[in-house]
Amino acid sequence: MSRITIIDYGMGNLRSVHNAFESLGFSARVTDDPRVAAQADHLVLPGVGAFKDCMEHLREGGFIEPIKAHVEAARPFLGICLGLQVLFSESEEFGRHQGLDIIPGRVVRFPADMQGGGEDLKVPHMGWNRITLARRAPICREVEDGAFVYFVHSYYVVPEDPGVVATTTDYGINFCSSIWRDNVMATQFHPEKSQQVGLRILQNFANM
Ligand SMILES: NC(=O)CC[C@H](N)C(=O)O
Repeated sequence: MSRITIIDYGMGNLRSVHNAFESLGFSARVTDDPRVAAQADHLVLPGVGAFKDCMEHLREGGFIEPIKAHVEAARPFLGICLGLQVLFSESEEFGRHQGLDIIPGRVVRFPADMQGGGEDLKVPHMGWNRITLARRAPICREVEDGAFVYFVHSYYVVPEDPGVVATTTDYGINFCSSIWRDNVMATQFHPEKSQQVGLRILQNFANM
Protein backbone atom coordinates (compact mmCIF):
# COMPACT_ATOMS: atom_id res chain seq x y z
CA MET A 1 0.00 0.00 0.00
CA SER A 2 1.41 3.40 -0.96
CA ARG A 3 2.41 5.74 1.82
CA ILE A 4 0.98 9.25 2.07
CA THR A 5 3.50 11.99 2.89
CA ILE A 6 2.10 15.25 4.25
CA ILE A 7 4.38 18.27 4.16
CA ASP A 8 4.80 20.13 7.45
CA TYR A 9 6.08 23.62 6.65
CA GLY A 10 4.67 25.13 9.80
CA MET A 11 1.33 26.27 8.39
CA GLY A 12 -1.32 23.75 7.97
CA ASN A 13 -4.10 21.68 9.42
CA LEU A 14 -1.73 18.72 9.37
CA ARG A 15 -3.29 16.73 12.17
CA SER A 16 -6.75 16.58 10.59
CA VAL A 17 -5.32 15.65 7.19
CA HIS A 18 -3.10 12.96 8.73
CA ASN A 19 -5.93 11.56 10.87
CA ALA A 20 -8.30 11.47 7.89
CA PHE A 21 -5.92 9.27 5.86
CA GLU A 22 -5.20 7.06 8.87
CA SER A 23 -8.95 6.66 9.53
CA LEU A 24 -9.21 5.28 5.99
CA GLY A 25 -6.55 2.68 6.79
CA PHE A 26 -3.69 4.33 4.93
CA SER A 27 -0.22 4.81 6.33
CA ALA A 28 0.40 8.56 6.47
CA ARG A 29 3.39 10.50 7.76
CA VAL A 30 3.87 14.19 8.43
CA THR A 31 7.36 15.44 7.63
CA ASP A 32 9.29 18.69 7.93
CA ASP A 33 12.25 17.08 6.14
CA PRO A 34 12.47 17.89 2.40
CA ARG A 35 14.56 14.74 1.88
CA VAL A 36 11.62 12.65 3.09
CA ALA A 37 9.23 14.63 0.88
CA ALA A 38 11.56 13.96 -2.07
CA GLN A 39 11.05 10.19 -1.57
CA ALA A 40 7.24 10.37 -1.32
CA ASP A 41 4.88 8.18 -3.36
CA HIS A 42 1.85 10.39 -2.73
CA LEU A 43 2.59 13.94 -1.61
CA VAL A 44 0.06 16.21 0.12
CA LEU A 45 0.47 19.97 0.56
CA PRO A 46 -2.12 21.25 3.03
CA GLY A 47 -2.29 24.88 4.03
CA VAL A 48 -4.06 27.47 6.10
CA GLY A 49 -2.89 31.08 6.24
CA ALA A 50 -1.47 33.74 3.95
CA PHE A 51 0.02 32.99 0.53
CA LYS A 52 3.18 35.02 1.18
CA ASP A 53 3.89 33.25 4.46
CA CYS A 54 3.29 29.88 2.82
CA MET A 55 5.83 30.57 0.07
CA GLU A 56 8.35 31.84 2.63
CA HIS A 57 7.91 28.73 4.80
CA LEU A 58 8.18 26.40 1.79
CA ARG A 59 11.35 28.20 0.67
CA GLU A 60 12.93 28.22 4.14
CA GLY A 61 11.96 24.57 4.62
CA GLY A 62 13.66 23.56 1.38
CA PHE A 63 10.44 22.14 -0.05
CA ILE A 64 10.18 24.01 -3.34
CA GLU A 65 12.50 21.76 -5.35
CA PRO A 66 11.13 18.47 -3.92
CA ILE A 67 7.56 19.55 -4.77
CA LYS A 68 8.52 20.50 -8.34
CA ALA A 69 10.52 17.26 -8.76
CA HIS A 70 7.57 15.21 -7.47
CA VAL A 71 5.24 16.83 -9.98
CA GLU A 72 7.80 16.34 -12.78
CA ALA A 73 8.15 12.67 -11.84
CA ALA A 74 4.38 12.30 -12.45
CA ARG A 75 3.76 11.00 -8.93
CA PRO A 76 0.37 11.81 -7.32
CA PHE A 77 0.24 15.28 -5.74
CA LEU A 78 -2.66 16.75 -3.74
CA GLY A 79 -2.83 20.41 -2.73
CA ILE A 80 -5.46 21.55 -0.21
CA CYS A 81 -6.72 25.15 0.11
CA LEU A 82 -3.55 27.28 0.36
CA GLY A 83 -1.79 24.19 -1.06
CA LEU A 84 -3.87 24.73 -4.21
CA GLN A 85 -3.22 28.46 -4.39
CA VAL A 86 0.58 28.32 -4.11
CA LEU A 87 0.69 26.04 -7.18
CA PHE A 88 -0.23 29.11 -9.22
CA SER A 89 1.97 31.84 -10.71
CA GLU A 90 1.08 34.63 -8.31
CA SER A 91 -1.38 35.84 -5.71
CA GLU A 92 -2.72 39.28 -4.89
CA GLU A 93 -3.20 38.39 -1.22
CA PHE A 94 -1.58 41.21 0.83
CA GLY A 95 0.32 42.52 -2.17
CA ARG A 96 1.64 40.63 -5.17
CA HIS A 97 3.57 37.44 -4.44
CA GLN A 98 5.11 34.80 -6.67
CA GLY A 99 3.92 31.21 -6.34
CA LEU A 100 5.37 27.89 -7.54
CA ASP A 101 4.07 28.54 -11.08
CA ILE A 102 3.30 24.85 -11.56
CA ILE A 103 -0.16 25.84 -12.76
CA PRO A 104 -0.04 29.12 -14.69
CA GLY A 105 -2.61 31.57 -13.40
CA ARG A 106 -3.48 33.98 -10.64
CA VAL A 107 -5.03 33.96 -7.18
CA VAL A 108 -7.51 36.79 -6.68
CA ARG A 109 -9.82 37.99 -3.93
CA PHE A 110 -13.58 37.57 -4.03
CA PRO A 111 -15.27 40.85 -5.03
CA ALA A 112 -16.36 42.91 -2.00
CA ASP A 113 -20.03 43.41 -2.87
CA MET A 114 -21.23 39.98 -3.85
CA GLN A 115 -24.88 39.07 -3.61
CA GLY A 116 -26.43 35.63 -3.49
CA GLY A 117 -30.10 34.75 -2.99
CA GLY A 118 -30.83 38.44 -2.39
CA GLU A 119 -28.33 38.62 0.49
CA ASP A 120 -24.90 40.19 0.84
CA LEU A 121 -22.28 37.45 0.74
CA LYS A 122 -19.55 37.70 3.36
CA VAL A 123 -15.87 37.13 2.65
CA PRO A 124 -14.29 34.75 3.64
CA HIS A 125 -16.46 32.12 1.99
CA MET A 126 -16.86 29.91 5.04
CA GLY A 127 -19.04 26.80 5.20
CA TRP A 128 -20.60 24.10 3.09
CA ASN A 129 -21.13 24.58 -0.62
CA ARG A 130 -21.62 22.46 -3.72
CA ILE A 131 -19.02 21.39 -6.25
CA THR A 132 -20.09 21.04 -9.88
CA LEU A 133 -18.01 18.59 -11.90
CA ALA A 134 -16.44 20.21 -14.95
CA ARG A 135 -14.25 17.10 -15.48
CA ARG A 136 -14.15 13.99 -13.33
CA ALA A 137 -10.68 14.02 -11.80
CA PRO A 138 -9.43 10.69 -10.38
CA ILE A 139 -10.02 12.07 -6.86
CA CYS A 140 -13.69 12.65 -7.71
CA ARG A 141 -14.46 9.05 -8.68
CA GLU A 142 -17.89 8.16 -7.20
CA VAL A 143 -18.34 11.73 -5.97
CA GLU A 144 -21.77 13.03 -6.90
CA ASP A 145 -22.07 16.11 -9.08
CA GLY A 146 -23.35 18.81 -6.72
CA ALA A 147 -21.87 17.19 -3.61
CA PHE A 148 -21.34 19.44 -0.59
CA VAL A 149 -17.82 20.17 0.69
CA TYR A 150 -16.39 22.62 3.24
CA PHE A 151 -14.69 25.92 2.35
CA VAL A 152 -12.79 28.60 4.25
CA HIS A 153 -11.15 31.11 1.93
CA SER A 154 -11.19 34.72 0.70
CA TYR A 155 -9.23 34.14 -2.51
CA TYR A 156 -9.75 31.81 -5.45
CA VAL A 157 -7.63 30.60 -8.36
CA VAL A 158 -7.98 31.72 -11.98
CA PRO A 159 -6.10 29.23 -14.18
CA GLU A 160 -4.76 30.56 -17.51
CA ASP A 161 -5.88 27.24 -19.04
CA PRO A 162 -9.55 26.63 -18.22
CA GLY A 163 -8.89 23.04 -19.23
CA VAL A 164 -7.37 22.33 -15.79
CA VAL A 165 -10.59 23.18 -13.96
CA ALA A 166 -12.04 20.03 -12.38
CA THR A 167 -14.89 21.50 -10.33
CA THR A 168 -16.56 24.87 -9.97
CA THR A 169 -18.61 26.37 -7.16
CA ASP A 170 -21.06 29.28 -6.98
CA TYR A 171 -20.53 31.94 -4.33
CA GLY A 172 -21.65 35.24 -5.82
CA ILE A 173 -19.49 34.27 -8.77
CA ASN A 174 -18.73 30.90 -10.31
CA PHE A 175 -15.18 30.05 -9.31
CA CYS A 176 -12.72 27.18 -9.78
CA SER A 177 -12.96 24.99 -6.67
CA SER A 178 -10.51 22.29 -7.77
CA ILE A 179 -8.01 21.61 -10.54
CA TRP A 180 -6.64 18.48 -12.21
CA ARG A 181 -3.69 18.31 -14.57
CA ASP A 182 -2.03 14.93 -15.09
CA ASN A 183 -0.86 13.81 -11.63
CA VAL A 184 -1.56 17.16 -9.95
CA MET A 185 -4.86 17.57 -8.16
CA ALA A 186 -5.74 20.37 -5.76
CA THR A 187 -8.86 21.56 -4.01
CA GLN A 188 -9.88 24.97 -2.69
CA PHE A 189 -12.15 23.17 -0.24
CA HIS A 190 -11.00 21.04 2.69
CA PRO A 191 -11.60 17.31 2.06
CA GLU A 192 -10.49 16.58 5.64
CA LYS A 193 -13.38 18.77 6.86
CA SER A 194 -15.93 17.51 4.31
CA GLN A 195 -17.11 14.35 6.04
CA GLN A 196 -17.96 11.36 3.79
CA VAL A 197 -17.47 13.19 0.50
CA GLY A 198 -14.09 14.43 1.67
CA LEU A 199 -13.02 11.00 2.87
CA ARG A 200 -14.00 9.56 -0.53
CA ILE A 201 -11.79 12.19 -2.21
CA LEU A 202 -8.84 11.40 0.07
CA GLN A 203 -9.37 7.66 -0.44
CA ASN A 204 -9.41 8.13 -4.23
CA PHE A 205 -6.17 10.07 -4.01
CA ALA A 206 -4.48 7.46 -1.82
CA ASN A 207 -5.56 4.66 -4.18
CA MET A 208 -4.02 6.29 -7.26
N1 LIG B 1 -8.02 29.03 4.87
C1 LIG B 1 -7.03 29.65 4.23
O1 LIG B 1 -5.93 29.74 4.71
C2 LIG B 1 -7.39 30.25 2.90
C3 LIG B 1 -6.20 30.58 2.03
C4 LIG B 1 -6.10 32.04 1.67
N2 LIG B 1 -5.49 32.82 2.77
C5 LIG B 1 -7.47 32.59 1.33
O2 LIG B 1 -8.00 33.37 2.09
O3 LIG B 1 -8.06 32.24 0.30
